[in-house]
Amino acid sequence: MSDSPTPETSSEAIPNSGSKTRQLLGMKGAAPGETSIWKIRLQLMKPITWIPLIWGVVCGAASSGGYSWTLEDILKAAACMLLSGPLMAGYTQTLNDFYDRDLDAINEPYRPIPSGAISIPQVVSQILILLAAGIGLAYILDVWAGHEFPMVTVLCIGGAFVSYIYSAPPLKLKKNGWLGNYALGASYIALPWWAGHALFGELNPTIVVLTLFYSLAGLGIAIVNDFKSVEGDRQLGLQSLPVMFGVTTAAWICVLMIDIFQAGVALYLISIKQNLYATILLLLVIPQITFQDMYFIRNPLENDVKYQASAQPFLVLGMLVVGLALGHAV
Ligand SMILES: C/C(=C\COP(=O)(O)OP(=O)(O)O)CCC[C@H](C)CCC[C@H](C)CCCC(C)C
Repeated sequence: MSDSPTPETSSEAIPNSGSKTRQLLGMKGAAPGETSIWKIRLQLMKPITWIPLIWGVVCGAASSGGYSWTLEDILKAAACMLLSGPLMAGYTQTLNDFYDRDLDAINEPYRPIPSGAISIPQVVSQILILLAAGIGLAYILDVWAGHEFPMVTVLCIGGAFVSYIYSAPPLKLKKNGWLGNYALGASYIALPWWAGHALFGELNPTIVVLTLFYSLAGLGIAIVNDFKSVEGDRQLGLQSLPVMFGVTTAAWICVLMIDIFQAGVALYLISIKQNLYATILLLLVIPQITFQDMYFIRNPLENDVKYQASAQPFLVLGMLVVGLALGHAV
């Protein structure tokens, strides 16, 4: 650990239990000073970010129409959740912190790598172990599901590749607000959805196109993440949307994407005669608009986390509604 505390760290010299929890989950505002290497490793894997990926698997299982509540299917689904959450999201988050260590030294110096809490070789070995475990488990799932074509393994390797080009030079997709956030939105919504669907059914072009369309709402969600680091991003030349368009315009782009593309998915559900599910999805957009108005649009810099915490449950519930509608339509 660094000898001279940063202003951020000195103001939190005595971590309370809330900031300790935030630290373990890999959230903004975490307490500094963790010494257990396993807790630091977990912090790098940002468990809070596993939730949407695990949820994507649930939605894919639902949309396949082939999931049943047998012990075998429950175990298969749980293994796929382990793959997409702890292993692959853990891999992508550790990799991201590895390549972002200079940026984080400006924006969030208390993070494990810039604070010196973990060494670079320890980080690299964590990345490689998580990746190898992820690919291994994906292959086991393919064998278990009796796949002739190893779809889950291909999705896992594809996801690992997107993670790499998202974070690492020379492409570093996250430097571009549109490309980076779409990669993020698609990887968080479409990829685990495809994995869950492929495990219990046949992945088809309709699911692929619809989830890629849905991922444009995910792009909006991903933009929310960019408001916490506007200054550092500007200094390092990262073209996030708040840097490109200014905070207010970027906030509007963000909420419009979230709302319009969910509404677009609802229209698709109507077109396949899943009217009840479409109505529920539209009803779930209303509280999101309310929280956008109450928190996010008024002060995106202050209220980004508060907005995500209040509105995201409705968005993710909407995803399950869509999965169930598609499974019902099979
Ligand atoms: C690292 C990611 C986001 C963090 O971005 P950023 O650096 O802007 O934010 P922080 O400042 O908070 O660090 C996520 C990147 C996601 C990536 C593009 C792809 C993820 C792939 C999946 C994990 C693969 C899942 C495959 C599975 C379902 C078979």
